[in-house]
Amino acid sequence: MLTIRDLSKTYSNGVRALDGVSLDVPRGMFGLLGPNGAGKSSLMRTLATLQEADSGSATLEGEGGAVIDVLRDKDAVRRQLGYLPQDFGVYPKVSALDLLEHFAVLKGLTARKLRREVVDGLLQQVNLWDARKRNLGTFSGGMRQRFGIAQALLGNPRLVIVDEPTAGLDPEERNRFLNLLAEIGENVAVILSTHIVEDVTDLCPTMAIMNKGQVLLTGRPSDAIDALANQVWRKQVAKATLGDYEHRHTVLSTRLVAGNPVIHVFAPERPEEGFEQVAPDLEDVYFQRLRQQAALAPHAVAA
Ligand SMILES: Nc1ncnc2c1ncn2[C@@H]1O[C@H](COP(=O)(O)OP(=O)(O)OP(=O)(O)O)[C@@H](O)[C@H]1O
Repeated sequence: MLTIRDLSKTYSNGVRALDGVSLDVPRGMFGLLGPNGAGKSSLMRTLATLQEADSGSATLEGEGGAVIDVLRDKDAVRRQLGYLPQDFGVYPKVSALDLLEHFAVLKGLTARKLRREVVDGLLQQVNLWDARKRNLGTFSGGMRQRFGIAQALLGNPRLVIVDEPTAGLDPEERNRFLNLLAEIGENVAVILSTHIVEDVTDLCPTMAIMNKGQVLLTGRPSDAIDALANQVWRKQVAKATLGDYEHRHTVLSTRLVAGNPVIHVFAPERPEEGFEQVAPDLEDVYFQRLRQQAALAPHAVAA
């Protein structure tokens, strides 16, 4: 649906935020996973036609198979795109209904009756119907994000981009929000940018891991996890020895259990006595790719 090739962007301060990014995004939920500063927002803003790339291409399959050049044909992209930015602000003294109506007018829904139907339908879809007359300033974080999705869905977009939408949501609100996204992903392509591994594990059939402007892996989470089979090992170690383990092995993650670190190590064979093999998960995949990138280009990632 969306094809991105060799996209690069260097900001005027010299930061190379996108470094030859190539991705194929099919219909459904696509997880874009990466730490802060990976370049996710730069990519999202470029696709949303809000900033320019230096080089590369991006094409979106439009209605009836027409191909849209995302970087050049911005009006056409905007007609097919729904975008929930990372810093989505709302007018606190306006009701959800009024603001969504306002956005609908901006999207070109000028016929009053149709607009009302669309707006009412979206408020129901995102489960804000009962709260539609409340001022947005009284909304919880999760309600605000669901409102953000409603405005992103105006105009029946074929591609929906949501940038770090679950940061700051409590577990219940996060679940509710992700379920809503999954429903939407049944019909359109949804790119979910996040630094939370579980967001991707829970609902994205395809994904990419990004860091330092580069795509480190793309494909199905289950394939990436299978590729690490028999290579992840766990051990509980004394706190004082943690540094030694990190020196000797590729430590993927460290978690405190009852006050002592439990480490996951990436190694083709049992690294030492006392390590037990564990079934890898997406978090192991994520850290293994980040460690691998750091090992290959230690200076480039020594931030
Ligand atoms: N307008 C800008 N001018 C200069 N540097 C920028 C600009 N926007 C982003 N950067 C830098 O580009 C790099 C990528 O940032 P970007 O916001 O795309 O990453 P991200 O993965 O979305 O992370 P975050 O979740 O922190 O936003 C970072 O080093 C950031 O500091």
